[in-house]
Amino acid sequence: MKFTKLHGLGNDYVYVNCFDEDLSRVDLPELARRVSDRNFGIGGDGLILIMPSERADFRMRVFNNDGSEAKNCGNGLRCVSKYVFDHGLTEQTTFTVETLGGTVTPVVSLGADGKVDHVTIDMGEPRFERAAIPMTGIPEEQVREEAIEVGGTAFTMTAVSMGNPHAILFVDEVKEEDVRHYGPMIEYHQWFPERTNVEFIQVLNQEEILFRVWERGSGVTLACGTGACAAAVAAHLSGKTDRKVTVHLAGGDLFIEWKEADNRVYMTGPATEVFSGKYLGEIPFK
Ligand SMILES: N[C@H](CCC[C@H](N)C(=O)O)C(=O)O
Repeated sequence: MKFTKLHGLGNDYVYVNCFDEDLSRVDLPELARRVSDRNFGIGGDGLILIMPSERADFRMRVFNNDGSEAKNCGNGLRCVSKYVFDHGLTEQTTFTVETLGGTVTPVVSLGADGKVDHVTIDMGEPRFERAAIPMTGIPEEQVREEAIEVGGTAFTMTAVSMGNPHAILFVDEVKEEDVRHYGPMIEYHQWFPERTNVEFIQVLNQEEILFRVWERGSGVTLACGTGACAAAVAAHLSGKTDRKVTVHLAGGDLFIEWKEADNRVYMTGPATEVFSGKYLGEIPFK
């Protein structure tokens, strides 16, 4: 099976171009687990499929490294956008990509080499109701700066959906050990029936956020695009930041704007192609 490795600020996935590879009979969650393994497989935070779509120019399917399928992936969308342009699947610098969380409209920007250097994506409108996250409790209720206690420690949390769930925790100081210790406790917290991504954010000033993430289904990653969007929205709602912020992730910076005019969140950042190859491991079939 042919694949390409791309990453968005170090959030790296194994990409398969399903215009070339027929994976219709493949056990995709098991394939994701196998190719994501950094010792016995190719290595990555998961598997992303680039597919034809009946309602958009392309379709993206995202599988975390535990095999669970996600509804959206911001870093993945930037890398899909780079792949389809650089590999000639489109000559347009803007197009549409269908995801389980909705259809988005990337705009690619080219470098001196004529290849995609960075991408701006309209990631759509954030959702806050418990039913949309999803969270247990009163369906139309929102969760803003509420206490959540895990492991004997209480955090202040705002819940945001960007098509996928995010528990945004406001902390005075972001600590890697806290991400690893409390991240899985919140990912599997009883309030989140479909689990959740967990973001630890330290507001530096009106225009900058320090950000670390424990991703649902992948654990600690160097970056999370949907998480950065959710964090920017939660921070603005708290009155701590402007609508335009730079989010400092472990793998680099994303520029997020939550526009007042259309209530939509715009994410701008890089996408990098690392290598391509042929996976020789056994393909698991359904
Ligand atoms: N772990 C996420 C999917 C990947 C999102 C992240 N890598 C991004 O860039 O948005 C979830 O299960 O919702």
